[in-house]
Amino acid sequence: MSSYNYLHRINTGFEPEFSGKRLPGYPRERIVLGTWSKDFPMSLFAIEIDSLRKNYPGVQALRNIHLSVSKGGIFGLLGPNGAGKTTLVRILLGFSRPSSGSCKVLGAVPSPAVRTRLGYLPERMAVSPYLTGREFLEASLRLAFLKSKEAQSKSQDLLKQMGLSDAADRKVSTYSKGMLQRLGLAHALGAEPELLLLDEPGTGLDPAGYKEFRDRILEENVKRGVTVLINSHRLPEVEQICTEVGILHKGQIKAQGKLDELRQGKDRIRLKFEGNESVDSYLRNLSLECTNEGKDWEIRPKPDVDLKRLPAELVERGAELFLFERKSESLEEVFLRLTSEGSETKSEAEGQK
Ligand SMILES: Nc1ncnc2c1ncn2[C@@H]1O[C@H](COP(=O)(O)OP(=O)(O)OP(=O)(O)O)[C@@H](O)[C@H]1O
Repeated sequence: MSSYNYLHRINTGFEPEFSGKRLPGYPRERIVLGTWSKDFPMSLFAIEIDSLRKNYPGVQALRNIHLSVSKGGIFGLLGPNGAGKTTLVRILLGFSRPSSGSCKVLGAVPSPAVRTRLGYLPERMAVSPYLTGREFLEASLRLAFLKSKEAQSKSQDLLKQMGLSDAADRKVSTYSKGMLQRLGLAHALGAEPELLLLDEPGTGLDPAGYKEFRDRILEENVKRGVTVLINSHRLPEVEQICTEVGILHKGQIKAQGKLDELRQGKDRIRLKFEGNESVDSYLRNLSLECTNEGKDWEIRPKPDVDLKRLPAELVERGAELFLFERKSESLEEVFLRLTSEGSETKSEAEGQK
């Protein structure tokens, strides 16, 4: 296997045949992931951000951000209101410039040319209410340089995939929030993007609608290898779909990594034992947090504690141990821990303006 193929596989999980790489005999195949082309330099990351800052008058919206999103991944950018998520997405789209630092999207500095390779679903779709869903989609596909016939058949397909065929010829002003969101996704997927940026995609969708939406995103990710960045403060949404998350708080990335790694960052241990005072004080001394009710204990051990040796050490000190269980934090616990300390409300943040 060539090193390109090998890299491709470990980054995306796809064989190159599925990658959309322009292969001889398949001239119409889109370039979906990295290629050796000199136009789009090969990078392992869809998004690379280094020392990025964004200041508005009186507000430091982003403070020294370092962030990388692997190609072919589904990345959740989490943060409370006012954390800087929208500011970051606007910079990725090239709508706003960083005050300092660097940002690369699909290997290049954000620009209108790069934007043609992205799909963007804003939190609130701005569609002229006088257009029908079909007219809106066809117009947006024409803007993405599709010929009229192609735009017609493509929008027909997308409307069908999004369950909007019956409403295709109704004015957008009559659409429900969920329908607008599905129309927005059709629009974002229209130009077969390499990177999808989704801003609060669950807004307005009921649980069944969100499940359909999520399945559609997963399909794009698995079948076409599209990298997805979901910008959200709804943790369950992110937990169900994302492979990696970054937690943004007050313009700073507080943590970034695979969900399992983040959850294991602060392990808790549940124990049940019959002990004595020496065991109790030993356990308290090695814990950052410790609660107990009779024989049941829950502790957060100090980082240097050797958890593999701990059960034996307790038994050596005279404990009769019935239960020793590692308990990972939920994403919600991780999020609250990282964003609660010194947090401020959006109105306070806005007060800085
Ligand atoms: N154009 C602007 N001018 C001045 N300040 C701004 C501007 N846009 C955003 N801000 C400020 O920058 C900070 C980050 O805002 P941003 O909208 O990026 O946060 P967010 O995480 O997307 O919030 P939400 O989840 O509420 O949409 C806030 O304090 C906000 O008031």
